[in-house]
Amino acid sequence: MLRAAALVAGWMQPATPAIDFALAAGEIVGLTGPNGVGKSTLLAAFAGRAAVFSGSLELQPGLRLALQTQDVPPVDGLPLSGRDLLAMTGASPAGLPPWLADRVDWRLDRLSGGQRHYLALWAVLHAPADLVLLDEPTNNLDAAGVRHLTAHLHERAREGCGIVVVSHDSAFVAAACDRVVAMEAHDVD
Ligand SMILES: Nc1ncnc2c1ncn2[C@@H]1O[C@H](COP(=O)(O)OP(=O)(O)OP(=O)(O)O)[C@@H](O)[C@H]1O
Repeated sequence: MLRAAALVAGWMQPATPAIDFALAAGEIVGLTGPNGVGKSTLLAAFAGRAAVFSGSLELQPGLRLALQTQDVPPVDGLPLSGRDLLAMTGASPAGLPPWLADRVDWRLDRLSGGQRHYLALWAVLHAPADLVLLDEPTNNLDAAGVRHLTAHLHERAREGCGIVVVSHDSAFVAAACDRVVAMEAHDVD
């Protein structure tokens, strides 16, 4: 569903090394590498939000894509519940872990950071998308959250969803991903 060849992506200037990358439906691929190597930029390029400087990027025509970024949704002061957030992406609350299912009607700004993060993640993961891009999804999650997320990634992949996960959490990557692409530090000048 996605194929990149010698792809260099960036913003005002190139911000990644040249990457070869391919993803098939039903696959979960981990993307690892040091801080600043360009992992988030690569996801942004896949989502059409960052520029392609050289190489090629092909996405299956009509592909529905959902991207989770490291930014927190701007919910402070808004009368929005978890259920409202999920409704925005068409994600069902069915299957939420018990520690969140109980709180799905609470205002988002009354939840803990980890609870809010998991709901935002759920909203992306269970959106009607063929390709899901996740950026550091285990940040803020406890061990139960990581286990629940891992199980649900596998479930979404079994449904045919392709998933790319950027993560520094090597135990999570080993448990969740079918294979790993390591990005290495580069000289963009
Ligand atoms: N929105 C943006 N606009 C301009 N430059 C950006 C933007 N996002 C990232 N960059 C730059 O792109 C380069 C790569 O950053 P990126 O966030 O892609 O790295 P990363 O590998 O995901 O890092 P980390 O592991 O720290 O999250 C950095 O030099 C960064 O300053």
